Amino acid sequence: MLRRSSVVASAFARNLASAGQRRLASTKTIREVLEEVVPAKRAQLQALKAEHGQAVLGDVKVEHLLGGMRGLKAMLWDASVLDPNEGIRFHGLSIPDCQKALPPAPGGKEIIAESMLWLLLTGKVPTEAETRQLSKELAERGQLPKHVEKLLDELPASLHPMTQLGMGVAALNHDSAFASAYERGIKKTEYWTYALEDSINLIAKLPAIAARIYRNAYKPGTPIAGVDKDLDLVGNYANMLGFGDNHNLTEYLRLYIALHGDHEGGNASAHTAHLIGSTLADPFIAYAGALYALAGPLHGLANQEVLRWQLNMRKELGDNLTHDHIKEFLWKTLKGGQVVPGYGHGVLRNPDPRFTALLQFCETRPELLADPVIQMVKKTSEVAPTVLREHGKSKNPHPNVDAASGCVLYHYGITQFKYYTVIFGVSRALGALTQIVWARALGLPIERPKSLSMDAIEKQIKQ
Ligand SMILES: CC(=O)SCCNC(=O)CCNC(=O)[C@H](O)C(C)(C)COP(=O)(O)OP(=O)(O)OC[C@H]1O[C@@H](n2cnc3c(N)ncnc32)[C@H](O)[C@@H]1OP(=O)(O)O
Ligand SMILES: O=C([O-])CC(=O)C(=O)O
Repeated sequence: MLRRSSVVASAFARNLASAGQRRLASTKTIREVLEEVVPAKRAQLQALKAEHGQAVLGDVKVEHLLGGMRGLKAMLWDASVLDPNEGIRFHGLSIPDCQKALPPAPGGKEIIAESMLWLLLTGKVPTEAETRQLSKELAERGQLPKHVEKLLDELPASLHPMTQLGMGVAALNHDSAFASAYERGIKKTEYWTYALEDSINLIAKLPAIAARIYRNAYKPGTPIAGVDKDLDLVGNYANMLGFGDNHNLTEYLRLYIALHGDHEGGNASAHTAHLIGSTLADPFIAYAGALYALAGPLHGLANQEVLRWQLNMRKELGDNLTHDHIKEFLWKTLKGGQVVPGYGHGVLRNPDPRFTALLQFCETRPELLADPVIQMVKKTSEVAPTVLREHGKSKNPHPNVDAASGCVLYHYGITQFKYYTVIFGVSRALGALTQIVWARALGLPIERPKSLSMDAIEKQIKQ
């Protein structure tokens, strides 16, 4: 039997080799590449069903029902797999692999949303030409319909930005290609092409929705930049937010959005999108639902909570924090019955490699290293694992991605931390919509697990 690391390594080698062959020439559209890969994946699924449908992958224990299904293998998700120790891999590629292989923006170094989306959707590393062409397509579709602009402009600026984001995204379903094709009556085998059309439109329009929410709430009455057809998705997002002239922030946003794109299937936001999509609700409302799962403080909203918590620490203890000060503050949080935001994870059992990648970004920029908030975040990550271990509850005492993500935004002037999860929401569309397209391409059924009452569980155990 092959060892897992060699399987992953050979997947990486295959992916890079095929990228190398294609890199020379390919200028295919993402649709054309998907049309090539869909038949093979359908055949793989049919073979799995026919030949191994009855194979056992694990037991269902009472603790799975009582413990949020932690560890239960119950979903098909092709684009990424989360190893508890190594962290996330996208089609076999680790974060450092992606940083080496995926084309950045012109003049940039970081992974961009387009190259990550291409990898997630097709399983292939795109050429630079393919990436640019996808950027162009997204920019061409980036303009918001007037009714969505009006809806967002009329919402109270005090409404949480995530509530606004979900509403704006849901309202895009006014023009859903999937919903109107379904109403017209199309073959099941064609569903995925309409799901793809909606998904590309949604990803293209997310920066304009997200930036409008920011501008309405925090810079009201100032004009928002239009979509620039020569920029990548996140370049446009930074521009519309009003930070386009800050290259370092734009690069950080590119990395942030690429890294938060997908985290296998069972996380609350991706799973919500998958569940709603399985009813054949269109991708817009499926993703709106996902955003509201992301808006919970145990999931995406933790990045807002981390900064709020770290700034409270700073307010209480000042700038010259020692490890002992931080330790004391951690114990105060834990003894107050609260969780330490940015620490622990449902699957990971080591430091999150996304956290590591974001800190590495800081290490290449002296202005970030000198920032007291970033220093505090770094110092906290050096102390918190010991305290959490001593506390003895969390299965994972290490930092997750949310521990680091907000402090760089804060440094570069996005100081309104209630907004941070919106940026996560722009990103998570890459993975969640990829799965909606693939679920329709593979003809996956409506999701409907069996539930049991406590009485029924006891009865079954007695039998
Ligand atoms: C992008 C993301 O979504 S990453 C996660 C972002 N969320 C956070 O950072 C919030 C803080 N972390 C947490 O609340 C948790 O670690 C979660 C929600 C991420 C994972 O939850 P679980 O898988 O249930 O964690 P685990 O099995 O380790 O929990 C066991 C116990 O430790 C506690 N625990 C877990 N993490 C922490 C923490 N950071 N601080 C304090 N206690 C914790 C749990 O609340 C639970 O307590 P209980 O037995 O009283 O219910
Ligand atoms: O995997 C999870 O459960 C949470 C997480 O880190 C993510 O969704 O990015």
